Order: sequence, then structure tokens, then C-alpha cells
Amino acid sequence: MKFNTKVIHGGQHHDPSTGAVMPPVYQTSTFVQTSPGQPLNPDYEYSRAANPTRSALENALASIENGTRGLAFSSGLAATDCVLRSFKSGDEIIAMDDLYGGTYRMFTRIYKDSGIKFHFVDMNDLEKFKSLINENTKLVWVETPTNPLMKLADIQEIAKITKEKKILFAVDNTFATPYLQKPLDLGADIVMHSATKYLGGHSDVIAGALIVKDEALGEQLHFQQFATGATLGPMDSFLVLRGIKTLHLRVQRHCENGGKVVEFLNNHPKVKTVYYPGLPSHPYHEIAKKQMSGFGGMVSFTFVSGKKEDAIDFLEKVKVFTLAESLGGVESLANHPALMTHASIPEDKRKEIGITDDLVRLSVGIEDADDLIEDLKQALA
Ligand SMILES: C=C(NCc1c(COP(=O)(O)O)cnc(C)c1O)C(=O)O
Repeated sequence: MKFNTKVIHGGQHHDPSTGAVMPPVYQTSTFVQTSPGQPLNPDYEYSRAANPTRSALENALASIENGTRGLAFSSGLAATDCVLRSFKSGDEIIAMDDLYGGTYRMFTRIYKDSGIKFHFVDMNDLEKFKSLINENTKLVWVETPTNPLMKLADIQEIAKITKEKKILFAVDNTFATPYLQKPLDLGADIVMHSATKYLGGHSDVIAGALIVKDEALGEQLHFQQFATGATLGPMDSFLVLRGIKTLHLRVQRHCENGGKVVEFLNNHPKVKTVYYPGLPSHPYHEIAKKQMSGFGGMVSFTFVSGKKEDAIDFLEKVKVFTLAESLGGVESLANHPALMTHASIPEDKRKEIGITDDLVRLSVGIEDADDLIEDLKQALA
């Protein structure tokens, strides 16, 4: 089955009891048992453990990422937390140096006293990355492209190293989506999504996802999912599943509009640097062409002036773009990472990785590109 069919049919079937073509929202917390410990349907006894609507979504997630098991969570960070619960004091984790602020905060504050040691490194420096590996290294965690600087990591090259060293390799595929990039096919062990973003696609749900190929790993993560309880409810599962059915069409338009916005920004006198993997000048453009089939709808840029005031002035002037956190919805959003999504990263660390006070991040939506360009033009005037 090709991807554009998988997003609609992958892992799906009509409802066995009613014949409903779309999975009903089973808004129930529990399921009847015929005798103690004997649920009427052996697959369902309590919705934290399993719910038919969430199962339909989890089957779709596995299908579109070419995995064997999908798991759906109440948020992207809940999915990330589920992975981290696999590790113990003395273990070490190597992560990309540019990450969503909430992920960095989880690694450095929530897990601060866990005894797990985190290293943050630009994964394009493979020698530096390899130098950090030791017998305690248990997980490598990357975003590619990264939020918000659009850095890339070569999934296949990293996977060669993690497989040889028997280290788990997780890729946060939120920005690319499986329409553009399939980390499991490239050698990763775990794919994570903030399904809040492109998978849901309509800024109307908070959700997370994990997809794996290895069945034993899937069982282990499922145990951690239901035993810690950050599972996705039936209505939210329905919303994400419905979003997935148009993922291919939406991401195609996000890419088209993203390219037009980049073209405009890259030629604007007030814009200093545009961060977009589709630009030939992007430092990781070759990796982008190697592992992505398109370059996405996320764009970041800085100002020639380098002034925070210019970024704030621009963000207060946009009209079609909405100033708000999040990304990946049908509507275009604009964000100031240093003051908003990445404010939880200490200023010195932000500066070290390049998140400057004049950095603006755009989630280019699927509106008419002419209107988006006109909006940027008037906000930059
Ligand atoms: C809310 C935002 N990011 C959430 C996010 C998360 C966390 O997902 P939540 O669904 O917000 O918990 C994980 N990974 C990436 C790459 C993300 O971008 C944002 O960047 O505006």
C-alpha cells in the first residue's frame, strides 16, 4: 500500500459490531466482564490499558511510519517521558544539542536527579558524537529537522553507529512527518511525534505518539504507557486519526507554501539568515535531500539588525500569521522561540546553540501563498 493510501486505510477496518466505516468514539472508561477477570471482549477491559478508538489510531500510526506497533499519548512530552522511563541511574543518553524547549527541560530538570547522565551534541559532528559513547550509553535522541534552528542529523549514519554499539536510537519526527521522512526505514528504533502538530493538523488536540518496529520494545513501551497512564482519550484519538487522513495533502501544501515564503524572506533586505533545509545554502541541505522527500513548512529567520525589538515588532504586526506557540496546523503560526517555546532553556545555553533574540520561527500553513507573502511584506515594512 502506498503512503497516500496508508494515511486513509492503513491499519483501519470497519467497526465489527456496527459496520461503521469510521471508528466510533468509544467514550467509555471501562468494559463489561462476564465473570471476574473475563472481559466480554478480551482486548478491552479498561480504557487506560486499551480503547478501540485509540487502537484504531495506534494502528494508523504504526502503518504510516512502517512500524509494527504504535502507541498514543496525551501529549508529545508524555510520549518522550514514556521512552525515558526505560532507563535507570547510571545510564547515559546522548541528545541533539538543538531540541524543543520542553524536551530539553524534561531532560535537564525533570530527570535532573534521576542519575541518568545527558550529553548534548551537534550530531553532525560524528567524531564528537562517537567520543561520547561508552558502556553506559543506552539511548540516542535526535530531532531532525530540529526545533527551531532546522538543523539535521544523518539518521542512517547515526543508526550504523547505534546498531553496532547496541544503543537505542529515537527520532522525534514531528517537523518532517512520515510523509517526508521515515526514520524506522533509515535505521532508527523509535519514532516519536508531537501529534499535536502535523498529524492532528488542525491545532485542536494535544497528543503524542511512539512507533517502533521491534515487537518486544513495543510490548515494553506499551507496559510503561498503560502502567503510568498518560494515554490518549477516545475523542482526541478520533481527532488525530481524522487529521492523519489528509496528512499527505496538507504537508504537500505546507512544503509548497514554505518554499515560497523562504524565497521571499531570502531576498528581503531586512532578513539576515533563513533556516530552511530546502535552501542549497543550508549547511545540511545534502542530508535533507538524502533523507527527506520534501523540505517541510517550518522556517526560521533572523534580522540584519540583530535586534530583538525588530522581531517583536514583526510578530506584533502579522495578521494572517497568528502569533502563538505550536506548529503544524492548517493556519500559519509565528513564534519567538527565546520568549516563548524555548524560554525554558537558560539564556546562555540558547545563545550557545544559536537561538538569538532576533530569531523568529514560522509554521507556514496551507492558506493561499499570496496572502502569506503579503502579510510578511507588510509586517516587515
Ligand atoms: C509546542 C511546541 N512544540 C512541541 C514539541 C514537542 C512536545 O509536544 P507536546 O504535544 O506539546 O507535548 C515535542 N517535540 C517537538 C519537536 C515539539 O515541537 C512548539 O515548538 O511550539
